[in-house]
Amino acid sequence: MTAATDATRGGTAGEYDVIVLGAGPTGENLADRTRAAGLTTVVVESELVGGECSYWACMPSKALLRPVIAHADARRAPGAREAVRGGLDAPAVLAHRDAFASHWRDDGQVAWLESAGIELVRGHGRLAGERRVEVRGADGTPRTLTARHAVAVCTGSRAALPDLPGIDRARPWTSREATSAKEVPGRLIVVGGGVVAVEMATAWRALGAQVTVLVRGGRLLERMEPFAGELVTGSLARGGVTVRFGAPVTAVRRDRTDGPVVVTVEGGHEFIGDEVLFATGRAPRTDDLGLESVGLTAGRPLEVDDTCRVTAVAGGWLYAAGDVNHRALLTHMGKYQARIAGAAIAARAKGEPLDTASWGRHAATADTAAVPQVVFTDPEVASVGLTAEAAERAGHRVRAVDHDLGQVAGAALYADGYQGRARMVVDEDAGHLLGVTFAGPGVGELLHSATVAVAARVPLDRLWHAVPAYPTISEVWLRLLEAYRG
Ligand SMILES: Cc1cc2nc3c(=O)[nH]c(=O)nc-3n(C[C@H](O)[C@H](O)[C@H](O)COP(=O)(O)OP(=O)(O)OC[C@H]3O[C@@H](n4cnc5c(N)ncnc54)[C@H](O)[C@@H]3O)c2cc1C
Ligand SMILES: NC(=O)c1ccc[n+]([C@@H]2O[C@H](COP(=O)([O-])OP(=O)(O)OC[C@H]3O[C@@H](n4cnc5c(N)ncnc54)[C@H](O)[C@@H]3O)[C@@H](O)[C@H]2O)c1
Repeated sequence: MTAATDATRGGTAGEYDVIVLGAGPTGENLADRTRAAGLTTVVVESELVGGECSYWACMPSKALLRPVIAHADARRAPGAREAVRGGLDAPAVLAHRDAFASHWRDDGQVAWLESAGIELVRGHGRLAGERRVEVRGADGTPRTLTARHAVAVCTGSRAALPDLPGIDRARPWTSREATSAKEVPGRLIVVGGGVVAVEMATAWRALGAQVTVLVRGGRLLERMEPFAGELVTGSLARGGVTVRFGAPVTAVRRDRTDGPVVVTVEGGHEFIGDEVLFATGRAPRTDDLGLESVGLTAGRPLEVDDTCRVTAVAGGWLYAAGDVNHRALLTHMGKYQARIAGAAIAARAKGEPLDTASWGRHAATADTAAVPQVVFTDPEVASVGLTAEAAERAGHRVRAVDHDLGQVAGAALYADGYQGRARMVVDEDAGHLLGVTFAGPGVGELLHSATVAVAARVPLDRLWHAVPAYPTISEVWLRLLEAYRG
């Protein structure tokens, strides 16, 4: 038996301390926190427990990419290179991906909810006035749940498609198809220059597709340090991917259901593919959530304070965490907000004082001040905090210090002909770091050192005493600090 379906098990029929809408990583973690604090908690989920991350985002995409990177790394290590014959075994990679997506079954996560004492109601949930949620199950039966203390909206986001002529009939891929496709397309066109675009171009090219990336702007990964996008562009091109900049898409069509897709860009040039992936950002899943019943507008992100409480709703009972509040669209940041919001809900329910100062127990702070992200391309890009440009725009007096990662002994050992770069952005007045970016093979695992330095605002004079082990890629820290001190 699972914990699912019976909405009457919270004591009084359908009444709980906390109702969580959406069982993605954010909803699961928020429910875990409120349940651990002794509050009866129910989670409502319309699809699979685990959310986008488990089945159509982080997990399947990284399962596709890990063999790509391992293969590339082996080919950069003399001795191992000679033992690597041919390209990837695409069916084996896809099978590995299927396993990491749990074959799109959520039994494991349902069992975890049950073990944590969290109830699950399957169905689509909508707000129905203050502290009330109506759930319509797959059989159409409606139920009403009420919350004594809080309703937390953790409904995530979906792919945002541009409003282009022909797009509905062209059957475009979104991130869902790009992470779950069962076959490698012959020709894949990718629209967008962000994280989904570069990761999926990397994966499907290595699996054998001919890939063309159409970028409307002038660079890839435009929110990161410019060298990150430049290194990824160079590597995609060397791997056989065509990247076109200044190519905004104006129309898309598929004349025959089983025929190719034709993508037109500004100026009239046409690109022909078997599939087209639109990797053009995310929209919050707030369009069918009953927001009107509490005076909010459907389709917009839910604005929250630092305890993740929705600011525009009176009474302080409505919270929103994760992608749906649009503060930081990353699983680890949704989970961080969930821990903060869960603690705030529990403290308020018990009448305990809250610590809502920046970096306090009940204030989400890192999701704006120290957001770490790894882009799992080849080379990897790992960044935390502000870029030099963003720091200057925010009014800081900054100095950017760069180092060629290929000059670090550990990097040269890691890969023959290692190419990469690192930058730290120093707040010249405060004497600590505002941001760090690494781009190069294997840098993803370096990132947490930078996250600690940025979030803890470690003074540079003290960072000097954090000695990196020889010969690791982490010695780039020493080189950056030497360059800064002169
Ligand atoms: C291709 C791709 C790769 C990514 N890779 C990474 C990565 O490597 N690392 C990383 O940190 N982030 C990554 N992300 C981002 C990450 O997936 C999201 O930040 C994360 O899933 C957000 O979690 P969430 O719980 O807020 O929302 P979601 O994971 O979207 O979960 C929301 C849940 O709510 C449910 N729901 C929605 N509406 C309702 C309703 N009305 N009633 C009931 N249930 C509802 C949904 O079915 C879903 O299960 C990636 C995203 C994409 C698209
Ligand atoms: N490894 C990771 O951490 C990871 C991986 C994938 C996704 N994610 C998260 O998922 C989110 C969504 O990723 P994404 O790549 O879809 O969004 P994004 O915001 O990173 O990139 C969107 C891209 O599409 C372009 N674009 C937008 N509208 C367009 C249009 N009409 N025509 C042409 N181009 C257009 C933008 O200029 C940009 O290059 C990201 O914010 C990211 O945080 C994280």
